[in-house]
Parts: sequence; C-alpha cells; structure tokens
Amino acid sequence: MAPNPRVAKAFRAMREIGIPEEKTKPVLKDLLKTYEKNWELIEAENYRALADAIFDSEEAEALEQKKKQEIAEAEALEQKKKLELAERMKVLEEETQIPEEPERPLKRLRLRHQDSPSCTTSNPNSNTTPLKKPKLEIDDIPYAIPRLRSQGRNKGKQPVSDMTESDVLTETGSESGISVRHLRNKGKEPILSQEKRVVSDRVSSHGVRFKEPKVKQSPVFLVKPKDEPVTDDTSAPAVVPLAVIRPEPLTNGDSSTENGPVKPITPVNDKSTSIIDIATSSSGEVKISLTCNSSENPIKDMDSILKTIEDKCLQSVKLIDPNISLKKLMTDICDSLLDNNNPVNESQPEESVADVANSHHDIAKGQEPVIISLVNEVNSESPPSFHYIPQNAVFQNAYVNFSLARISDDNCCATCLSDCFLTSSATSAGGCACACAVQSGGEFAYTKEGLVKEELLDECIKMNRNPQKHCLFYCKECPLERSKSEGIVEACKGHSVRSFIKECWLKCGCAKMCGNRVVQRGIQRKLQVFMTPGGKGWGLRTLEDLPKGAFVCEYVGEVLTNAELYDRVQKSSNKDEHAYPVNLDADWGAESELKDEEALCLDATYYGNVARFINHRCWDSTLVEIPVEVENPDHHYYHLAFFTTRKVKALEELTWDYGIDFDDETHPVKAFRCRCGSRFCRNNKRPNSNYSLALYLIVD
Ligand SMILES: C[S@@+](CC[C@H](N)C(=O)[O-])C[C@H]1O[C@@H](n2cnc3c(N)ncnc32)[C@H](O)[C@@H]1O
Repeated sequence: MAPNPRVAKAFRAMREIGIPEEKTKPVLKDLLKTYEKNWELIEAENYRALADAIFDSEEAEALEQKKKQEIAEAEALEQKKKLELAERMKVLEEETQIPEEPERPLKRLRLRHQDSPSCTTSNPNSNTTPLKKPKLEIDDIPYAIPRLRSQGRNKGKQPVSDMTESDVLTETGSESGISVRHLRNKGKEPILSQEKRVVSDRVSSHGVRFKEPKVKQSPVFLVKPKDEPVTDDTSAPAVVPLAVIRPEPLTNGDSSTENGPVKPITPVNDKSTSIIDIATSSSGEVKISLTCNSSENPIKDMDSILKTIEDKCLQSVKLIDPNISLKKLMTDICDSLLDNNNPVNESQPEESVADVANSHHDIAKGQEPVIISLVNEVNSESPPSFHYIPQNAVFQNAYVNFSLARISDDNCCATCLSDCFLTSSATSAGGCACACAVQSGGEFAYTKEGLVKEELLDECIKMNRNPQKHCLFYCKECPLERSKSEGIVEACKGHSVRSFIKECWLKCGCAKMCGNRVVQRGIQRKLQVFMTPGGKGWGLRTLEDLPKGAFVCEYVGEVLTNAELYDRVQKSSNKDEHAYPVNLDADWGAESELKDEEALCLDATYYGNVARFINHRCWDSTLVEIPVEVENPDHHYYHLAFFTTRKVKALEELTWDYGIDFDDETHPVKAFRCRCGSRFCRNNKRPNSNYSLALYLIVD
C-alpha cells in the first residue's frame, strides 16, 4: 500500500534534518494520537512539533539508558562486594574452623566453646593502622617547560616570568580564531596612570580571596591488624591477622579499641560472660565472633541458634518484619565495617574508582543529575555545613532580571529548529545561521561532543594565566572600592577582560538537547568531594576520566551585590566564614557606569554547590573558569562554568587558579599559604610563612 503522502512528507522533512525514518515513525504515531490526527498541528512551522517530540524522546531514551546503566553498575558492584565478602568469610571460616564441628559453609557467626583457651594474642604496641596514602594529584601536564627550573628566583608574580606563552605551551598558532563574544570595552581610559596605580602584577580575575579551611590533621586511629589472629581454634596456629574491636559494654576488662593496645581475649570461665568480637584483617576480612559460656547448655547447630535469636528479636524487641534475618544483619555489619575501614589500610591494594565511588553520601541531596559522594580518608573532620543549591539564588538587592521581553531577537535563535548544530549546517553550507553562534563570532563554542573548542579553551587558559598580557579594564569608579568606602574611593585595581560563551536558551527555537546547551544541563560527570591529604581541606575530584574541554560544574552561590558582601563581612562576628566569594566582573568594562546593584559576586559560604570545594592550584590547574551567558544578556550576571584544561584522569583532583598574587603585600587580605604542589607555585618561596594558618577574608 502506498504510504499516506502526509506521512511521507513528514519523513522527508525529518530526513532533511538528519532524522531517519525508523526514529520518526513511532514518534509520529504517538503524536498523531495525541493531536487526534490533526496534521496541521504536526506540520506547523516545518514539522517543529514532530522534531521536538523526536528529540525529546531521544533525550528521554538516553536518560533512561543512562539510569539503567547506573543501576546495573551499582548492582554489579554490590554483587561483586557480596561475592568477595562471602569468599572472604569462607576463607576465614576454613582458617578458624573448630575441628570437631561439622563444616558449615559461609558461617558468619561462630560460638566459641566454653573451654576454649585464649584464642587471640596481640601485639599491644601495634594498635593503629597506618593511614592509606591517598592518591596524590597527578602532575601530568601537557606543557613542556624546560627552562623554568633554571630560572632565577621567581617571585611568583608571573610563574614563568621571562618565558613567552609560546615557550610554555606546546600549542601552535596564534590567538583563537573563535571570537566568542568579547567584551565591549568602550575604550574607557583608566583614571590613573599605570605607575600611580597600586596594581599587583597578577590581578585576581575574581578579585577575591578564600579563607583557609579549618583542617584537623588528626589521623583516624583505626585498629591496627593484630599480629596474630582471633581464632577459636585451640590447636590451629594463627593464620589470618585480625584486629579486634570490643564494644565496651560487653567487656569487663580492657575496653581499649581505637587508640589503646588490643589485649588478648581472656579465657571464658565465668558463666555469665559473653563477648562479641568484631575483627578485621589487613586483607579486608571481617569476622564477628560471639563468646559465651555454654558449659551447661551444649551448643546446638548454628541454624537453630540463629532461629532462636530471630524469634527472640521478634518477640522481645518487637521488630515488625517477620523475615528478620540475623545472618543478614551480621553480613550488613561486616559490610559496614568494611566500608568504614577499607580506605585506611596501607597493605590493601590501591583504591579503585569503584571503591571510592561506593560512598553513601550524596552531598547534593539528589538535586543534581548525578550523585556527588563525599569521603574522608585522611582525618576525622566531618562534612562542612552549608545548604546545597544546584543553581544561583539572589540574596536580596542584586539586579538579576530574567524576563523574556528583555531578550532581543538578535540575542536568541528563534528560527532554529531542534539542534542548532544540525540545522545551522543544514541551512547554510559552511556558515552558521544560528543567531547565538553568530553572536559568538559565527561559530559555536562547543564541539559536537559537548567540549569547549580547543582554540577558545586555550585562549581562556592563557588569559587566566597571564591577565596582564591580555586586556585589563580599569573602572572609572570601581564598585569594589566603592563598596568598601564611603569616603575617598580607591583606584580600581583592574579587572580581566573575559571571553564569554553564549548558550541557547528559552526564547531560542531549538530543543533542550541542542548542542549549544551544555552548562544549563548541569553536572553530568561523576565527581567526589574528598579530604585532601596535603592540608588544603576538602577538595573535589573526578571519578571518571575527563577529556580536555569537558564541562565539570559551575560555581554556584548566593548572588550578592559587592556592597552586600562587604556588609556581610563587616557584620559577621566570625569574618572567616565569608570564604567563598567570586566576583562576576568579567564584563564590567562594557558598562558605562555600573550601579551598585549590578556589581555582583557569588558567595557560596552558606548556599553553594560542589564548586565551593575546588581548591586553588597555581598556573597548571586542571580547570579553567569561563563566563557563560544563558538566560541573561546583561553580562553583569552570568554563569561561571568550569571546564577541564587538559585530559584529567579518574581520581585526579580538580583545581582552578584563583588568580591570587601571593606577593601582593598591599592587598588588604593576606592569602593562605599555598599548598598546591604545582612546580609553578607562586607561593613556594615562603614555605614557612608566618601567616600560614591564619584565615583570610575576601574583598579585593
Ligand atoms: C573555595 S575553598 C576550597 C575548599 C576548601 N579546601 C574547604 O575545605 O572547604 C578555598 C579555601 O581552601 C583552601 N585552599 C584552597 N586551595 C589551597 C591551596 N592550594 N593551598 C592551601 N589551601 C588552599 C584555602 O583555605 C582557601 O581559602
């Protein structure tokens, strides 16, 4: 039968934008049903509804697929863990078997016979487990800087002071061909001559400083694996080294657990005595053993004991689940113990991504598209207290106006369809018809894979590394200085002129999955907040390999005017609290006169996202921040997005260069002592700086 001409036409229209018939067919079918065969609706605007529906369904499918994959991965991991545990228990079981007892596979609870002699001995001096060395940041930069080490004393102002950018970067070519919307510097001259200005050589691109976190360096003392095993086998020699944790209420003797020596378990002669031992070995086994006096009541088989306890639980504790299983409970205890102890044992194999991903916290509390776990393998510091928000929130006076009416026609691509990447190249051979791309100099900032294009990325990296070489803007009357003083306003210290990425948004004709929408889709990578080993406090790392130019996250916080921020700091009894502000000054040069409510910053102290954990690294940081215009054409408000500066391996720390000049003695706020570990550290000439532990405040 000849196909309905309208159907054929719809297929043709979709083919033209690269959608094959088999994808169109089911969606068209659904759409016809939804629209009750009203073809006009489907055909309107060159089949826009159909194209949108196809892209939406693709997106939903991809999401579904991703979810399934995540679930499958989680299940596989869980399964693997269970199998490993069962295997370990089996080995343990065999090694600690009482000869007379019939063999019972995978026994998790064992009773020690009343006349067992002491079954453990321990080395009283070896009570702590050395902490596992957390993975250090990998110094794996693709830049060759052969001359740097032989340079004279580098004051840190310019990390490779007498080297040109091209000496340092292995890249070729000149400045980016992509002209992502540059700032409209209207040629304003600074009010002071360069010589008179108190300008640090390295001007913070954000004009802010962060406080030093209160890092408790006390190690977690975990019970060290004992030299000899806990075993209820009177004859067998010690085989599996186990550490014993004795819960205090159940022991009469020494209750030392974490820090004190682990004493041998006393032979059980007292009828009333019962002891629960939880033991771990250096290779990860967990054993829970129960010691009781059973002289008058010979021990029956394990299953009947478990059954008795389960019944007792049901009756006396009134647990409502009749399927309660003590075996499962014991397994869970072992699992938890393994979870807690796993990362701290040096003799264990190096942590794997699967291990570290297996954390139960989601610091984003389900508000991000992915789970963001938190681990501390270094000390006992608890997770910091703050409100997690996935998007910026205006505090009070900041002028951030999102009205659609303010988006002009040349500020959106109203005529685009579905995916601007597809439609733009389809409609104009070679050139780019998308108005958003036109705004960015005729090219999209992203590749089809969603990565920032190399030229643009390299340009942003260069600019961040050496703002002096690029354009700096000096305000006539700097809002930062104005917020600090009611009297004489100090001269502007300069602001970096930044390149912007312009993303499509609501008023654009494209669909949500358009390739020119990356930052607005939120975090897509597996990230983890972790305690850094080098005294920088918490940090952020990736759990997956990342390509160069990948979007990681944006800096989210409260949107404050600089005046509000200054006020906050002044009023705060604990000024150190205000440690996470970033200036949104990338386009101040374009405004003829910036009003106070337009001079904005982001403060992630109380409300923020994962970015508040990103530590500073001089020069060769793994991330670079790029201003991104999404919903607001006014560049005094924008999104500050982090992209990778190079390939980043799973478990590497994600860092960015705060742009601090550690030598700037005139700065009202002294910087923290930098522990970035970079060979280009601008602060490394003063390792014993007096103010190393002081906490510092904002305000440029
Ligand atoms: C945005 S916070 C980063 C997260 C922080 N480490 C935490 O635990 O919350 C900035 C603060 O972290 C610390 N920090 C960041 N980078 C550092 C570095 N390279 N060396 C030492 N401290 C650093 C400083 O105290 C800084 O004020």
